[in-house]
Amino acid sequence: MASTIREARYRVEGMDCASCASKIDTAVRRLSGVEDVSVSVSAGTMSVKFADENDLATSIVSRVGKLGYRLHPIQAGQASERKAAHVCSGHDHDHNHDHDHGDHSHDHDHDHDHDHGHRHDEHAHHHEGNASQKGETAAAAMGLHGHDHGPTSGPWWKSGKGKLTIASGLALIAAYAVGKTIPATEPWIFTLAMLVGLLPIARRAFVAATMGTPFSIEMLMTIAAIGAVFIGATEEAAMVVLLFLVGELLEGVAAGKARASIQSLTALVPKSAFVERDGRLDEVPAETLSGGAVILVRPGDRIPADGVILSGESAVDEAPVTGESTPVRKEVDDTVVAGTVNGSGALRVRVTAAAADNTIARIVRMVEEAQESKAPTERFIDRFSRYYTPGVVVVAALVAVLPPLLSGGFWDEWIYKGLAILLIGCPCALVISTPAAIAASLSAGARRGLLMKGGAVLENVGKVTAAAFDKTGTLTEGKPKVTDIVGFGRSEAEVLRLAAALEQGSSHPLARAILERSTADGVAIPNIATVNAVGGKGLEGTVEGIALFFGSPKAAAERTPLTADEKARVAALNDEGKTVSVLVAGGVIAGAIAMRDEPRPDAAAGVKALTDAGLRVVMLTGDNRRTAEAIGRQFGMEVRAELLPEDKQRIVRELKAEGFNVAKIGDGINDAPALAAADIGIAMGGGTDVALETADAAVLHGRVGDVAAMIRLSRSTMRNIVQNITIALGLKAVFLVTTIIGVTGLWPAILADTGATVLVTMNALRLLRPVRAV
Ligand SMILES: Nc1ncnc2c1ncn2[C@@H]1O[C@H](COP(=O)(O)OP(=O)(O)OP(=O)(O)O)[C@@H](O)[C@H]1O
Ligand SMILES: [Zn+2]
Repeated sequence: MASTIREARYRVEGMDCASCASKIDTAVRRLSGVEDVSVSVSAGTMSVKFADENDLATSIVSRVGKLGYRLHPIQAGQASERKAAHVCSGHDHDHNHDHDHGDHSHDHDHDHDHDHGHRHDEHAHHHEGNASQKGETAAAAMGLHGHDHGPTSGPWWKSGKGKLTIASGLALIAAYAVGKTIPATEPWIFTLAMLVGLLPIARRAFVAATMGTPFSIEMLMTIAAIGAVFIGATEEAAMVVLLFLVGELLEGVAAGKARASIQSLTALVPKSAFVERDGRLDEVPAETLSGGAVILVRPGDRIPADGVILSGESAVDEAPVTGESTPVRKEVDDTVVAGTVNGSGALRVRVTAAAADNTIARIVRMVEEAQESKAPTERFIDRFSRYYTPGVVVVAALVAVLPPLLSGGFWDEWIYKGLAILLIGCPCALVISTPAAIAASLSAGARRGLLMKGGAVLENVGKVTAAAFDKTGTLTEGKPKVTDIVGFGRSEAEVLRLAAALEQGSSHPLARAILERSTADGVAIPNIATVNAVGGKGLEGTVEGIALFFGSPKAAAERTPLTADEKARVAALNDEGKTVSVLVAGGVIAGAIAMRDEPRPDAAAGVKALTDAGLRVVMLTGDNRRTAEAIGRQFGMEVRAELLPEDKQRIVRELKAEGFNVAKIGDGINDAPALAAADIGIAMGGGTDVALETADAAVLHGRVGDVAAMIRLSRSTMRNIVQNITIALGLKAVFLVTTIIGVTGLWPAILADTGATVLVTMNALRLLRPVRAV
């Protein structure tokens, strides 16, 4: 019987160790009716697809609860709001309470924020680039959210694991005190101390075993500790249990750090805003703002919402959100983004997005979802670690049994070595090696507006060998301006008037240029009877009884040939890098309009960075060949011009067939087929409102150089992952050998596991440093 499949997302409380994720994954996957599970340690979230029947959702929550983790559902579209509340609460998970908490601390936060804004202003005069950005980030983390480390860790000593570790530590100290003064008590007093920490671990081990993970690290710990007691190493057994608990705590802190990095973006949005209501100013919590509200942003304040400026002008420091260090001048009708810092002018802003949907919230949500979609390397490691642990258990058993049986070794000595090897079987460092690097790199990228939909994309971006760029709106600003109006058969004014009539309904960038110019010239635009877009060529229609065509010179010439003089005139304009559209009226060439679209400021440098990195770089454009070549020359790139959308797709396919790994960079509007055909489709936006849904990745802030920055980020992430895997496996190999030859014992083995996990996490966190501009 078929039933509907639904998908739910949860925030998982208490999931710190990477091996936790696979335990949860296995346990949930085994429930009948569950179709798919993906758990991300780095985001602390889980998505489940399951058949909507028999209270399956409740069973999922209770099953994971038995493993020792709490699930909190995340409602779609509400993820970041919920999370922000969580971040504030630290150890308390009552949502209502969280909101209260926010309100009470609201004044304090605001002051802090205000003062921070000024501080930053001063900073900006002395430092530039990364320095100021780092200042922002650190200050935001310390100032606004310094009191927490994400939802699950809280202050460590208040968490369940923290309390258990302290209790177990105190028990061990007490055991030393008693045991060393009254030696006769030693064997059992250390066993008692060990049990304080071991009992909860053993419980978790058995629950995990009944849910499909027999060789959890808890199980290995339990066997090793009990085994050690049997061979009389009670003191060491107690020590090992304590070290294991300390290691888990450290892992939790490290995991929290990666999580906090992306969540600290949310912290950039101030808590309160000044709203205009009936001519009065009211201070309200920023999260209650909705679209349409009018807010006042004082000089030096952080902007509390995405919006459009109604009045005032100012230089806005967008570094915290875009990574761009030079403040951007903003005036009426310009858009502002929540979390950026207003300069010296007061601004009245109309809010365009509710808190849960502002740019930052959307970025955070995207990064979190991206973390759940695993990279190929990560999947491989997951599969590998499933064999790794049982493999080590077999080796441990052989080491414990074979030497005494075959060559008459001492049982105690070899059992001890076998137990130590069991502890090497924890795959934590290995399992965390990839997701930690990917999480750090996704959030470092997001802070610069480089968004990638998941680990697989992040991994593949670095393998790109050819980059195909759209011209309009990608290499150029996408805001063409009319430069020349030429009358061939009709007057210039008449050419503009008729062209504008056709363009009224069009959303093409060229249409905007023409309408802008006709408004500026005060042209009275006639009504149109009919108009049709001729894909990639222009527009045709009837105005005042005259049949008109307005579009590319080539398409115009198909209707009515141009004279040699007319052709020469158009070509001359093209050679200046201008796009020319020709007007045909009543079957006669009437005139032409030339428009110029400025290249993006960093286009030449951005293309050069890609060429230097060894990529083949091509421009794909629907524009005229001469125009395209005039622009392409400035950037030193290969040009393919006069293409229809399907030609762009065909060229992408051809490049792939030649063996290139192709990235297609475009605005995603009329080149969607080409974006889809490429190995990696990258959407490029001039603002922050890029359609994130259409492509594999996005470059939000309209910098061509960011494509190279993204590729570099991906490559350094892959290098980081290789280092991590080497550290993880290398340390294990070393301790395997030192254990067998008897140089190290039980507790160095557990220390090595924790040490490797911490090293790997620290190494991955290096990727959090701001992404450099190209
Ligand atoms: N609405 C229009 N008004 C005037 N000319 C047009 C219009 N639409 C298309 N054209 C003509 O057709 C040509 C190709 O248009 P097309 O939309 O395929 O390319 P584009 O989007 O301008 O450039 P790119 O392919 O680089 O994004 C333009 O250069 C222009 O001459
Ligand atoms: Zn571990």
